[in-house]
Amino acid sequence: MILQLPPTMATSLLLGLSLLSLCLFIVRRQRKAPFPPGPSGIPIIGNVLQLPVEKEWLTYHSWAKQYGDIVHVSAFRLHIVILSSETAILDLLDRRSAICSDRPLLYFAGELVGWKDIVPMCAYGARHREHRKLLKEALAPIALGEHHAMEEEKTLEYLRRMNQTPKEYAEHIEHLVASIIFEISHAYTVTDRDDPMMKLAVQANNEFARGTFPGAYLCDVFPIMRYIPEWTGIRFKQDAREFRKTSEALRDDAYEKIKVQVRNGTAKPSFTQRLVERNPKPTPEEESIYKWTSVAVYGAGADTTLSAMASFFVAMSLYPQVQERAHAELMKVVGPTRLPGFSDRPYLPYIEAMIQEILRWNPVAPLVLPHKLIQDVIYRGYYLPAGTTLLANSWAMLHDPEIYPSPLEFKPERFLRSATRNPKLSAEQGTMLNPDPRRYAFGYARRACPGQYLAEDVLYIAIVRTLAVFHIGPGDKTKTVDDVEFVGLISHPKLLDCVLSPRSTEAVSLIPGASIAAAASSV
Ligand code: HEM
Repeated sequence: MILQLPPTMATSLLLGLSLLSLCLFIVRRQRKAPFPPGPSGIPIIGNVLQLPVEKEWLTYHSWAKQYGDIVHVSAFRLHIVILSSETAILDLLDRRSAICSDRPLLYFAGELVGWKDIVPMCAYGARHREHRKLLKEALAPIALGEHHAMEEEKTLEYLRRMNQTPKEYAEHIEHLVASIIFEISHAYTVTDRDDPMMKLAVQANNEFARGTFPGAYLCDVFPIMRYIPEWTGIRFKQDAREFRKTSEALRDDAYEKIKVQVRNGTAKPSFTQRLVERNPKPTPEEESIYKWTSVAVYGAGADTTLSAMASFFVAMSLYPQVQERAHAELMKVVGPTRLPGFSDRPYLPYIEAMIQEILRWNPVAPLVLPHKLIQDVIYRGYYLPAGTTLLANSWAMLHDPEIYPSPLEFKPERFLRSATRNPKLSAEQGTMLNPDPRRYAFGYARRACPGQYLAEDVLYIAIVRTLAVFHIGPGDKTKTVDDVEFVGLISHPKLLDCVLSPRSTEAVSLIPGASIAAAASSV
């Protein structure tokens, strides 16, 4: 059937199409260079149908093999460039960090729910610099030293819980991480799993994960949907209203309590208390910065550290020889009559190497977080327009067999130092067998993780004390590394079924107040 149009409509249509072609022609002419190579997409929607929604880093890695270390894809008008080599990442994210450090704004999670003000999502500029200045001061190694005694104390509580109910080890790790972080951020003591602050924070984290899951909210992809009014019953607006209540409660509740405590002179020392005390009459903008910075410590620190701890348990259950070597180092350096602490850390190179291997083997953020370009760039002859989302595939580098031989294997010894210098590495890294993975695992330049040292402290103390007292075995001996599933933007290994058993009644007797009877029944 041939469509018959009235002559006036046909003329308008023709005119419209000619104008569109002219615009496209002008835009193409203005573009001084081609986009980087990448899979070809469909007109208007681009590569939307090819974009992966899980284990994105694997698809991006295979694209890099096909098209090279800078790959271009698009989703409607959004340009995405995936960087898969150290040269490309450093050239853009590091050397051009002044124009590559913005974040893309997600309409649902950022604008509607309000997460756009939390540090990891906030736009690059004066406000972001202020957030980072405050965090840097509080999370520098020298400031973190003050928390070591508290962290050792919290791990005793964790060991007691572990001894009592070892099957609930996943909850115990979550509780440990939350209780250390809330102590630092708000001097708040987390009680049990029904603790209101912890419940609120876990709920916020879950909602954040749901709200930022690629493609979960189509209003991020189809801007037209933003104009649909809520009374139509459209789901995303209702979800946004609910999630916003959580994000605002997390931002305000604890902060307001500390303000009252500071006024009454009853506030205990904490990151938030210092912010309030230092500037008793902040402007609304300053107060908003303080609130979101204190929320960021939990918001950005808990889920990430938890993911690394989960990888530790998975690795120990899959690689018993690594666990025994780490335990043997502990027994040699610390001995069986006391628990290891922070003062032992310089003398435990194998444990230190194991922490690095955890961060390499299952990077917590395989694609770090998306950076956004704020200015047009011509790079290697390719055109990257302002607004392009830049994704650094850290996973690809941490699993490059040229840099880390047998990359899927969990091998802490790759980070021990050798007697001779490795000619492929810099003078600083020269005697390491493989380069330090932390330079890829914690992100880049002006957006690099400010919580790295805190994360490493928590991982260290939790790991040495777990290993000193417990043996971690596989729940199901048939499971292999291929059975580990990684889910989410913050890549959580789905915990394999581990079995925790005390190494001996002597080991359990090192935990003050622990029930030896509980231990004896499971030894
Ligand atoms: C093993 C644990 C952790 C890992 C692997 C990790 C990794 C990362 C990565 C990859 C980024 C993005 C960097 C980029 O976009 O280039 C990031 C950002 C961030 N991390 Fe961490 N992180 C961890 C723990 C923590 C902790 C404990 C804190 C506590 C404060 C924290 C606070 C932040 C903040 C505030 C940002 C946003 C920085 C910004 O956008 O300027 N992280 N982290």
